[in-house]
Formats: sequence, structure tokens, C-alpha cells
Amino acid sequence: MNIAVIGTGYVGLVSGVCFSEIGNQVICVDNNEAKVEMLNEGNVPIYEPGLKELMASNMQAGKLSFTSNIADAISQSDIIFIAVGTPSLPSGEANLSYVEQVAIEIGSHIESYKIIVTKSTVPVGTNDRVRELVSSISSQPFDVASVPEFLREGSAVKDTLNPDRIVIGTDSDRAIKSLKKLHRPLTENLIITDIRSAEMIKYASNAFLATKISFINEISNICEKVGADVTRVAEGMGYDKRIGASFLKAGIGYGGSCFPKDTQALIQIAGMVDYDFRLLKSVVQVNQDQRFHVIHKLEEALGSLKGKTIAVWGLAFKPETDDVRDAPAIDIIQHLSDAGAVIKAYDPIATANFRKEVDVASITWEENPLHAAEGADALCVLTEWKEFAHIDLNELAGIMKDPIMIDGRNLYSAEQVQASTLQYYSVGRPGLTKLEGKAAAII
Ligand SMILES: NC(=O)c1ccc[n+]([C@@H]2O[C@H](COP(=O)([O-])OP(=O)(O)OC[C@H]3O[C@@H](n4cnc5c(N)ncnc54)[C@H](O)[C@@H]3O)[C@@H](O)[C@H]2O)c1
Ligand SMILES: O=c1ccn([C@@H]2O[C@H](COP(=O)(O)OP(=O)(O)O[C@H]3O[C@H](CO)[C@@H](O)[C@H](O)[C@H]3O)[C@@H](O)[C@H]2O)c(=O)[nH]1
Repeated sequence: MNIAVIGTGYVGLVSGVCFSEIGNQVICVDNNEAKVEMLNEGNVPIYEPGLKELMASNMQAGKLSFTSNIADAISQSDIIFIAVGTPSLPSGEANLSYVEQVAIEIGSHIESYKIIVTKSTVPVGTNDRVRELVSSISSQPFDVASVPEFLREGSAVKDTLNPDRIVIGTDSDRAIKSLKKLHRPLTENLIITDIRSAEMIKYASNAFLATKISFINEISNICEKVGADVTRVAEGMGYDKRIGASFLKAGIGYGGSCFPKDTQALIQIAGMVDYDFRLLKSVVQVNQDQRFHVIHKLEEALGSLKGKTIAVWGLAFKPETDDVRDAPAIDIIQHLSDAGAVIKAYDPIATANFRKEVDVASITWEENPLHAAEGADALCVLTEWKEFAHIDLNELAGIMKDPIMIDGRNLYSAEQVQASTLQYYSVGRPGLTKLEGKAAAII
């Protein structure tokens, strides 16, 4: 089939590459000409395992190309995917201006029947708006559909080629037939719904996953006070198939370009119809507070942070990505700097992006984790990169001024911690916390 994908962010680029991989002819469009030039040279603007190789082989096979000319892409395609950003407005609502702009451009260039599919995460009613905008400009025949995207950064290619399900929301039999044919090589689990339900499925899924994370983070806070181990609690809960083991890792709260934005947007969507989504508001508040538990633990260990040197390992919002959008590290580092600390930061790949996000004077950007830790009063682990997991904790303790570690991701095992001389603080595992000369704070 002939596909146009508009927007070459995570979703557009990965979807475009994967659609070509399963045998379609794909043109990806972006209005950022520098990005298009880079992509045409075979360079990938994001770090995503496996993407560069797959993109190169499909470009070479003549199945995938990039352009900034939307008219060309539309004329050569049967199905047009809208995959532009829907960032938060200051109110928390989704900013639909990019989606609307694309709808207007499609309306201006459409010359024959097309299926217009929204892949961007959009509030209920947006596909109706796309339909209205296109038909206000053009009298050509078209159908609209909502096919939300569920990929995760860091495993985006794998998720796209092996999805748990594909949701297809449309009111057109013709669109259902084509979209089923397009997606069937990826999975047999195709969920056909009305458009509004499809739009809602995406927000409800992200809000539910965010709720699981805030839930386990609150459990971890209670574990710290009652002397239970949250990792064992999550394991014990996860064997119950009704609960499931995933998204029960306690830590420093969720970040990234989706959960923070989509939870806020769903609160706004509910508010528009006079519904107070109290549960989700609490999820957001718990998540914001959880970021600062790292600071509280540092203060417990060091007292005032003024003039203290704090090493930070990990800036990306999760491992295997260089994306730092709404990374908890942004809030934490800003707070450390405001408290008068000097920061030595290291991330395997996200430093360049992070430097564009924070404007903090008292920070140095280190080339490797041990350089960052050298001479530090304490170390905070904010992203669970694999390269940190294998570091010799005794060697680490030996180069720090004070061997204090706040492990915000529960990266280290009980054995590793107990064999080390670190003064160690975890998330919800108080039995491992070694306070100077005192027994762990277990009630
Ligand atoms: N990032 C993720 O992991 C993820 C996963 C699932 C769903 N989503 C959703 O998918 C959507 C896209 O997210 P993203 O992270 O890929 O976005 P992004 O902001 O990284 O990329 C959007 C791209 O669209 C381009 N663009 C904007 N206006 C355009 C126009 N008029 N014509 C052509 N190109 C245009 C931009 O230049 C940019 O390259 C959002 O709604 C997001 O919520 C994202
Ligand atoms: O048990 C867990 C799982 C995740 N996280 C954090 O949650 C955030 C989001 O992680 P993840 O969901 O793996 O990454 P995203 O790439 O943001 O993917 C989410 O957001 C995308 C955009 O909507 C959706 O497509 C995906 O299905 C959804 O998982 C990160 O900060 C993680 O550190 C935890 O703290 N504990």
C-alpha cells in the first residue's frame, strides 16, 4: 500500500520505517527541512535501538523516502497518517494546532479518495475536527480514522513490529478494510471501535499505567516506614494475573513526553464535561512529590545541601533513550542548584539534549560515571542505565568524599549493597539503608 506519514518525531519516524519494513511504499513528511535533509542522508535524529539499520535497509530497497513537500506525499498515497506533536498548553490541555495545520494542508492538496488516520494522541472529538477542516476546504472523498500509537521509547521498533493490539476507530467500512489489511502483518489482535472510543482508549491506557506507577510509589513510601521491601511487595502482587507484574517499579516518578502530558490532558478533557477526575489528579500530585524524595533523602544524609557536591548518574527519563522531555532529573537538578549544591552530571547519551533544557550555573558535565562521582559528597542514581549496574560499588565508595548513594531506581541488589561500604538509600527498601553506625530504620 502507499502510505504518507506526516511528522517524523518518534512516532512518525518509527511507524514510517516499520510500515516500509512490512512491505509498503512509505513517504515521511516533515516541515523541518534540516531534519528531512538529515534523514535523507541516512542519519537518525533520535537514539532508538535498531532504528537506523532498519531505516537504511528500507531506504536502500526504495520503499522509504523523506520529503518536506506534503503535496507530493499526499498525491502518492492511499492512507495518510498524522503523527505530529500534541504538546501541553499552559492549562494542561493538548495543543492541537499542529494537527489542525496538517488537516488544512491535507484539505488543500487532496485530489482523490484518501483515508486520513490520526496517530497523534488527541482528545475525544479531534478526528471530527479533522474531518470538518478537510471538508471545509475540499469536496474530494475521504474517511477519517483514529489509530492511536502505544510504542514506548527505547523499545519503539520492537513495540511497533510486535504490538499487543492495534486499535482502529472509524465509521467507514472502506477504511476498516484497508486499515485491517495494512496492520494484519503486525498482529491479529485488531480492535475495531468507533472513533471516540479509540481516542479515549489511548488516554485511558496512559492514565492507567501512570496510576500503577504512582500507586507503587505510594506503597514504597509506606514500606520505608513499616520496614517492608517494595520490590518483594510488587513481585508478590504481580503474580496475580488480575494485577500483572509490569509498571510496578517504584522510583522517582514517571517522566517523558507522554505520561505527564497525557494525564494533564485527560484531567482537562474530563473538566470540559464537568467531571472532576479526582483519582488522576492525585496520581499527578503523587508523581510530582515522588521526584523530591531524592532531595529529602540527601538532606537526611547530609543536612544542608549548600556547598555540597552531588554527583548525578542518569539524565534521560528512562534508559535506552536520549529523550529528556519532562525527565525527573530536570526538577531534581534545578532543586539541587537552588539549594546551593554543586552538581556533577553524567548520562551515557542524553547530556547534549539535557543541556538545552536546564540553565544551571553550578553544574559540570562529566565524561564517565566515575569522574562524576570522584570527590562527591553524595551520588544520586536517576536513570537505571545498564552501565551503572555493573560498577564496582567498593571502588565507587573509595573515590567519593562521602560514600553516600541515593538509588532512585533500586538498581542495585541487596547482595551488591551489603558487600559494599556505601551508605545506601533506596526507594522502599529500608532494610538496605545503612545509617552511620546505626541499624537500618526499620520499625
Ligand atoms: N514519543 C512517544 O513515545 C509517543 C508514543 C505514542 C504516542 N505519541 C504521540 O504521538 C504524537 C507525536 O509524538 P512525537 O514524540 O513523535 O512528536 P515530536 O514532537 O517528537 O515530533 C513531531 C514532528 O512533527 C513535525 N511537524 C510539526 N508540524 C508539522 C507539519 N505541519 N507538517 C509536517 N511535519 C510537522 C515536527 O517538525 C516534528 O518533527 C504526539 O501526539 C504524542 O503524544 C508519542
Ligand atoms: O514500573 C515503572 C514503569 C515506568 N516508570 C517510568 O514511567 C515513565 C514512562 O516509561 P515508559 O512507559 O516505559 O515510556 P514511554 O516511552 O513514555 O511510553 C509510554 O508513553 C507512550 C506515549 O503515549 C505510550 O505509547 C507507551 O505505551 C507508554 O508506555 C519513565 O519515566 C519510567 O521511568 C516507572 O517509574 N515505573
